[in-house]
Amino acid sequence: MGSHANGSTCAGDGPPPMEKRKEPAFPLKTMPLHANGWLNDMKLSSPTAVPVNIGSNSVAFDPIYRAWTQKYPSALNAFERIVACGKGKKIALFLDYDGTLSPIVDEPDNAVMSDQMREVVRSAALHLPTAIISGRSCDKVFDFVRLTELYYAGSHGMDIMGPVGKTGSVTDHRSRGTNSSKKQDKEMQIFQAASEFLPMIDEVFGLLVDKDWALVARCTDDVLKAYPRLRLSHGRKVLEVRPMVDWNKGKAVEFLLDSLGLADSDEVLPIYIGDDRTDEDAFKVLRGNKRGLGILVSSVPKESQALYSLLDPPEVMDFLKRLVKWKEEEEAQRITVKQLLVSVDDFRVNL
Ligand SMILES: O=P(O)(O)OC[C@H]1O[C@H](O[C@H]2O[C@H](CO)[C@@H](O)[C@H](O)[C@H]2O)[C@H](O)[C@@H](O)[C@@H]1O
Repeated sequence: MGSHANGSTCAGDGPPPMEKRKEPAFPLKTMPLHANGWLNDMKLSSPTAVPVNIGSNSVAFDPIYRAWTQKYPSALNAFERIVACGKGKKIALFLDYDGTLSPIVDEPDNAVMSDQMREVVRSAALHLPTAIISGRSCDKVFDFVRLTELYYAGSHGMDIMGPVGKTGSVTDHRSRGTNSSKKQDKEMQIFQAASEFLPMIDEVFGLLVDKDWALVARCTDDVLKAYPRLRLSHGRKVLEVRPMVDWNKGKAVEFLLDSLGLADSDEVLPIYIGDDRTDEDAFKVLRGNKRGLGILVSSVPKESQALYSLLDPPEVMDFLKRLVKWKEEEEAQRITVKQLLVSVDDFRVNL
């Protein structure tokens, strides 16, 4: 990737290292897998548990947050630097859903995306290959987003679907099942990395679903003892039972880049925007070999493999709007140059 006048490279290096700072608010270590560990971890991960509980606008002026943005510069402030990295390349866009495209709310079923955000994502998808990579199931995330122009990787990338007939497709290179489904009268192609686990996960869900939350937290471990091929993971107020397969959001990004013919880092700049610890796998993949850029959405300082930051979903929307505008201007320029070349050729023919 090319380098800049200030010496920093496009992907992988980021700004110069800062002095070692205090322990981050959300340490990236794994908590012990027993009920108290999860509960403590989930409390810590809750947005209401930030050390200074201030509104998102004032967070940007908080000295600790500002010091943190020296290490993870705002993607809005660094916009020109970011698009300079994508000059002459195709930008591929990967977006997390909860906390990135929709605000974090108490009730997961209420995490709707605003119409404005939907329109911006749609415009982005018209110009750039765009995928949503979520911890939710593909169906759930599709119900919120309702755009057939995109690729979706649900269940942390284990369930991938995309529009049939787009350039490139979610073809299964690993002899696992692909099939198709109808979404809003459009055929979508599907790839599921761990489909064999679906009946097992349904069974465990059935054993846990009728219990109350505290009881679920206490007995999930017990239930899972009988299922050594399943493991427990946890996010913000969420316990998830996952198959033990070597698959995560990072692998899903690699899979999509390969499947869509976007794996050549000389020609493609992947940008991933996400807020959660599960997004770190994707940031890491992009940071490796200086392949692309991760943007962490966070209103509290935390350590990350991302290179840039955005405060909250409204800032994500501003960033996407600017990206779309930049792309439209770039395409318009390309058309003008092409027209100019055509007229020069006409002129030559007429001579
Ligand atoms: O990968 P994501 O798209 O970020 O999904 C991660 C989890 O998101 C949801 O939970 C989170 O958002 C909820 C709504 O704002 C919030 O109530 C919850 O506390 C958060 O953890 C979703 O419910 C999970 O299944 C996803 O894994």
